[in-house]
Amino acid sequence: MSTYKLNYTDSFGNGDANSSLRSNPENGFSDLSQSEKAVQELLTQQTPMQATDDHLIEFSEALRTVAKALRGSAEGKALAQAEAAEWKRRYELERSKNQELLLPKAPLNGVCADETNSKGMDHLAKSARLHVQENNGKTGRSSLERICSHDVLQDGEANNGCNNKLKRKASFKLSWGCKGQANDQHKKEIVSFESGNITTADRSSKQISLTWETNPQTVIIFTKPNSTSVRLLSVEMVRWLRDHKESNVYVEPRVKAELLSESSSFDFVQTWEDDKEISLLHPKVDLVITLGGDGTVLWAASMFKGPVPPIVPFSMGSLGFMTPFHSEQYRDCLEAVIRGPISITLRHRLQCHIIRDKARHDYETEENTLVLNEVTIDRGISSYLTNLECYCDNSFVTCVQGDGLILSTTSGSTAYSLAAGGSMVHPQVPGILFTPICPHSLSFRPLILPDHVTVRVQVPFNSRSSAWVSFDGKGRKQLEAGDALVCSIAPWPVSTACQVESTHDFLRSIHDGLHWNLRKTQSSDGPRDT
Ligand SMILES: NC(=O)c1ccc[n+]([C@@H]2O[C@H](COP(=O)([O-])OP(=O)(O)OC[C@H]3O[C@@H](n4cnc5c(N)ncnc54)[C@H](O)[C@@H]3O)[C@@H](O)[C@H]2O)c1
Ligand SMILES: Nc1ncnc2c1ncn2[C@@H]1O[C@H](COP(=O)(O)OP(=O)(O)OP(=O)(O)O)[C@@H](O)[C@H]1O
Repeated sequence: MSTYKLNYTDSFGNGDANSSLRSNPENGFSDLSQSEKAVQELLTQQTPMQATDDHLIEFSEALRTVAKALRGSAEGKALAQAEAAEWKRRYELERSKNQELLLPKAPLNGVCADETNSKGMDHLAKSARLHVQENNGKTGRSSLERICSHDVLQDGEANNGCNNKLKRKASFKLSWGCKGQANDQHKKEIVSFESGNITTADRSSKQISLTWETNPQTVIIFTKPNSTSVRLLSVEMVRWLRDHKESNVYVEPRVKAELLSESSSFDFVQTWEDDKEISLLHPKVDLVITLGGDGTVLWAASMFKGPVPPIVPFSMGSLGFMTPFHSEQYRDCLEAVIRGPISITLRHRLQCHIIRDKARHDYETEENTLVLNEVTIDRGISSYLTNLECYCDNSFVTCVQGDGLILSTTSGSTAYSLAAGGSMVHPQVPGILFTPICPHSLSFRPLILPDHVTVRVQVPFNSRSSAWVSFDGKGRKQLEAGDALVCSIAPWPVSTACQVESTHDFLRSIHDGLHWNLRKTQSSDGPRDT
C-alpha cells in the first residue's frame, strides 16, 4: 500500500511547520544512527560466538534494546524542540504585533479609555493613543491618571489609575474541554497571551493537499448499477489502469461478473464475497474511484466503517455535487491524481447509534452507522405528527412536531437538508445541521451546531406513533417509543479529490447543479438614483 502525507496550506501557500522535523543533526539523529551502526557492527562481529555463548546473546539483545530506547528519546526530543520553536515564533510574532499597536497613530485628546469604551469599543487603538499621551504630556503622572486598564498592562510601570480603578488587567489562559476532560488537541488554534488579547492564530479548515510519498498501486472502483455508459467506461478504465499504471484493481462482485462476460482477460481483477471483507481491504487500497452520481460516492463511503482511502469521483449522473471529474478525461485526471499532489475536500461524517429502550438494561447494542450526507428521523408511513425530543449534549434543544428532523453534515447541506430549508454550508466547515422537516410551528428555524456536540433524539414514551430513521436515504429502521438516536461527528472523514480546489469546486457545484441565484441581469437603462 502506498503512503501519503497531507499538507494544510493557508491562502498564502504557507505550509505545515512540522516538515522541519526530519533528520536534523541537532536532534541527535545522526549521532544516534552512528552508535546504532556501531552496535550493529559489533553484533555482526560477534555472530560466530552467538551459538555457543548465551551471555553474549543476552548482551547483544540488551544493546539492541538500549539503541531502540535511545532512538525513541531522540525522536521525542526532536518533536519537543520543533514545538518549542513554533511557539517561540508565534510569541515573537504576537509581541511584535502588540508593539505595533502601541505606536502613536493619532493626535491625543485626553480621553479615558473607560469613557470611550462606553461610546464604542476600539479598545486597542484607544489604549495606544492614551499611552502616547503619557509620554508626551507635561506631567506624565497627571495625564496617566486618565488612563485605564488596558494600556498600563503593556509595560506594567504605572499603577495609579483613573478613579482608583487602574489595575493590571487580569491575565488568563484558555483551555479546551471535552466532556469534562482537559484536551490539548485544539490549543494551537487560538492563542491567549498574558496581555489578555485573544487572537486566532490558525484556521481549522484550510485547503488541504495530498502528496503521495510512495506510488498508489491498488485501486478499488465502485460503479452505479444498471448503466450502460458506466459499464463501458469501467471496462476501459480497468484495462487502462492495468496496462498503463500496473495497478491492482478491485471491483464489486457484480462488476467482476460484468467484466468477465466482456472478456476472460479480466480475470486479474480482484473482488470479494462478503461486504464485511471490504473493511479488511482498507489497509491495502490506495485509491477509490467512483463512476456514477453523488449516490455512488455515498455508496462507496458507506462501505468503509472506519478510515476511507481518498476518493476520486467521476461524474456520470445528473447532479454531481461531490463528483467534480469528467469521465471523458479520465486518463489525464487519473494521471494527475496518481502523480499528485492533489487538493482534497475533507468531508466529515456522522456516526449514528440507536439505543433501544428494551436494550437499556442489558448489553445488547446496535452497530454504529456512518453517514456522509445525513441521518433522517421521520414519521414514515404514520399519518401522525412526529414527536421527537432533542438534546444537545445534556441540554434540551426542542421538541420536533412535524414530519421529522434531519441531522446533516455540511456535505449533506446541499441534499435533503437544503430541500427542507436548511442553509448551504461549505463542506469543510465543521458542524452538524439541525433541520426540521415541515415543522408545525411558525418559528422553527434550522440550526447549525458545532462539531464537538452529541445530539440525542428520543421518541417520548407517550408518543402516539413510532418514528423511522434512515441513513443517507437508506437502511430504514423503526424507532419505538422510548428509543433514541445518538449522533456525533465521526473520527473518520471522507477525502474526495478536487478538480481545482475545495471552495472553487463547491461554488461550481451550486452554480451548475442548482443554478444558484441565477437571474437575468437588469439592463442599465431605466430610472437611476440622482
Ligand atoms: N427531498 C429531497 O431533496 C430528498 C429526499 C430524500 C433523499 N434525498 C437525498 O438523497 C440522498 C441519497 O442520494 P442517492 O443518490 O442515494 O438517492 P437518489 O438516487 O434518490 O438521489 C437523490 C438526489 O440527491 C442528490 N444528492 C445526494 N447527495 C447530495 C449532496 N451531498 N449534495 C447535493 N445533492 C445530493 C443526488 O445527486 C440525487 O440527485 C440522501 O442522502 C438525501 O440527502 C433528498
Ligand atoms: N455500487 C453500487 N451498488 C449499489 N447501489 C449503488 C451503487 N452505486 C450507487 N448506487 C445507488 O444507485 C442510486 C443512484 O446512484 P447515483 O446517485 O450515483 O446515480 P444517479 O441517480 O444517476 O445520479 P444523480 O442523482 O446525480 O442523477 C443511489 O441510490 C445509489 O445508492
